[in-house]
Amino acid sequence: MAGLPRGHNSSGSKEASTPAQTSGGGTTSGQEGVIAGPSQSTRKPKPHDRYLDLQKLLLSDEYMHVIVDNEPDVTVNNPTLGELLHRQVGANASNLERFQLRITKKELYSEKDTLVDAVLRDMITLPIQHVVQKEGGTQLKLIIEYPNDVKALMKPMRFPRDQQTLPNHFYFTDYERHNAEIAAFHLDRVLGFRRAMPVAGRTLNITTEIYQLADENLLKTFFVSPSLNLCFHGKCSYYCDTSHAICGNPDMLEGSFAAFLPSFETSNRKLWRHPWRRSYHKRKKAQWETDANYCALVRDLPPYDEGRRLLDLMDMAVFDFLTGNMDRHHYETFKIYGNETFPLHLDHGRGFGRPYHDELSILAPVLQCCLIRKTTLTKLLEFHNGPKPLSQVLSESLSVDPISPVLWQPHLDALDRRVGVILQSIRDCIKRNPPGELDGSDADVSS
Ligand SMILES: Nc1ncnc2c1ncn2[C@@H]1O[C@H](COP(=O)(O)OP(=O)(O)OP(=O)(O)O)[C@@H](O)[C@H]1O
Ligand SMILES: [Mn+2]
Repeated sequence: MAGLPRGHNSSGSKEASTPAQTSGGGTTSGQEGVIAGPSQSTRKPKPHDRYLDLQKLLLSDEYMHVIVDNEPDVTVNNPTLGELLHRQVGANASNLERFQLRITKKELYSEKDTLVDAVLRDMITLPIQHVVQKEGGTQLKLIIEYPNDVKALMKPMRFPRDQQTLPNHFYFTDYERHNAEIAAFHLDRVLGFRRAMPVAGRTLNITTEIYQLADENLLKTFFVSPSLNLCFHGKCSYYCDTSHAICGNPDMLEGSFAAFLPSFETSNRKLWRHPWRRSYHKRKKAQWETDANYCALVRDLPPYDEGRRLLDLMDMAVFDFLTGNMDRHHYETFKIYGNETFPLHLDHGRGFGRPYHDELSILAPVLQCCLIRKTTLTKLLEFHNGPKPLSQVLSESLSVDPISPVLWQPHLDALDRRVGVILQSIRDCIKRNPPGELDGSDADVSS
């Protein structure tokens, strides 16, 4: 395809020989002609499509079955964790504890929040007291402990920003990228979801801020590499061995630091299997990949048969499609809030790996259900039509992070292109789902 920097040879990459972009024939939008994405196949700039048709539909209720007005009202029935658990904020409470107690049934923090910046600042500036490896999970993560019971979940940098997903890696063998965690938090916030915990970047001294503070088990995995850098690999089921060690460069190591979820008893989380989960098998397909009516099944199943949850999955699909994250196997909610609560946006380390490829299958929930929340569509149209494109809003948000630039430019460019792809998909599905036909089967039964 013309106009695309294929095989772009990155600078400063430790692994510059990566044959990125050489597989799969170099198509950009993955699926053959399913979506006539924004002009990538021609050099002539197309006039900007403002999606006036979609803008018009936002004002009518003709397509209420596709564009659903379901923005949770945060002013009613929206208790905080603090209220439900009868926990007061102590005078010496940390910013993180205050943040945790202010989490509500409908969002992690409010639109008018005043604590996120303080929580980010603490993770970046507080002295580290203790480092333990987080148990479970497939790849290495560290629990970073600061004074006053403040904790963060750290994912260490594995490779440079411009290294792309290896062409022969599956979504489930891809490494995690620390910068993807940071970018995903900012993206979740600028999209107005507020379902991702705050994540900041920080550069640590591997000797004084990890090795010297490490718990015994982690300590056992430290070694000095042939080029005399201090390294460790921890213990986990993927990439925790000598050949995949994490090393200082020469003594510094970047990581992402996610504010810890609350761990008060009774603020437990419920783990849900994602209905559009992939097979996690190199040869098998999941049911949704072969069953054209899969969404109809999901729609009948609690908790997707009523309330907000199905629309939350649509938001999640939009969010994951924008980042290119194919690894959404489960999601979590706070148990105490029951079903009418938001799903947490967690675990984004596998996003931002393929800037020249748009993985349409991530949008399957939206495409198969032909469904999107009105506020989400409005946001996407805003970014598409300006004044500021998503790439610009996100990069301004990211620019304050200590490890800025957080994203390689092609990933920012990809976001604007993907916003267009989503809008085009909605337009297409609207054409296929005129009013009055969706409930056809039910109507037949009752008449
Ligand atoms: N900010 C956080 N605070 C506390 N716990 C967290 C946080 N983020 C994630 N976790 C918990 O840690 C687990 C592992 O995190 P995450 O999914 O990001 O890592 P992973 O290596 O991708 O794990 P897995 O291989 O299980 O997908 C999550 O299932 C979640 O329950
Ligand atoms: Mn994961």
